[in-house]
Amino acid sequence: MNFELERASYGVDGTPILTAISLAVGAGEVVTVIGPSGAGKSTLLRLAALFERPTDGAVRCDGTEPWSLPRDDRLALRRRIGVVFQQASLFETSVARNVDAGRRIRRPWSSRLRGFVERLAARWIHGSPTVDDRTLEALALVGLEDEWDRDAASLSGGEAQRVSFARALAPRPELLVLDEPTSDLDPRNTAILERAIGRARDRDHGVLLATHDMHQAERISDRVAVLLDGELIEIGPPERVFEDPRDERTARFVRGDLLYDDNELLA
Ligand SMILES: Nc1ncnc2c1ncn2[C@@H]1O[C@H](COP(=O)(O)OP(=O)(O)OP(=O)(O)O)[C@@H](O)[C@H]1O
Repeated sequence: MNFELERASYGVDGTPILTAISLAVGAGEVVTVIGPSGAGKSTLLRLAALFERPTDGAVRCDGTEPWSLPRDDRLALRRRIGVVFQQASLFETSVARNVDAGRRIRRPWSSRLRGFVERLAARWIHGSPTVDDRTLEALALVGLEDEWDRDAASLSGGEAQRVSFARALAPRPELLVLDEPTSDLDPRNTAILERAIGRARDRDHGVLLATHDMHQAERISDRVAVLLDGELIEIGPPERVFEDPRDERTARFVRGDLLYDDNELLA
């Protein structure tokens, strides 16, 4: 999917949160949004996930404007986008059923019913739960294929987040929207998720990710977008943005000496 925000703005009760954001994410591309706390990163990702409608400007998915479509067509487009938040919120069931859930909601009722009957029959024949290949494939990407039968409640926080990622990826979404997916994780789980993001990119998923971790942005991005006070002030390859930024505010943010006083940038 070619995803695009075109001069998209968003505000609440007349207060602007995002102003005229233009940003595209192509298939097989990782675009990372960085910026100080409160800059508007999560809001931007909510526009990309089609959770919110821009108050001005446009969102386009392969040239189509989702917000001009009837609701059902927009939901169909929405199903082509996978989302992972900072905190995993898994269902109280097995790891495999959690990952399946991501795929089930994308299927019509007739197919869900057929799947249910097939699972029941397989369980009757084998006497134990079974798992299908696509679920295992998604779990293998995050190194959890051997844990498919575990109760999700027994997972560590890092493992749970890896399952969330597998759940988002299993339906093979064309765009993955990841809001600080590793900010609560230790280095090992972070590395596993970063590798999985790289593999998703290699399989032509587009990825839009928000992070506070500039080293992460440097490691995994094809392009980095810098958001400040709701405005996209710079976008480019990580080498350029981090080593030779065009905007002085980016340089200060990257150096770590951006300060705010009553939400105003100190000169
Ligand atoms: N629904 C809302 N109503 C009012 N203000 C909001 C709403 N959503 C976000 N904001 C405000 O918009 C600004 C941007 O919020 P957002 O969560 O997008 O920032 P962020 O860059 O993701 O921050 P952080 O890095 O701390 O997660 C903040 O000042 C926030 O308080």
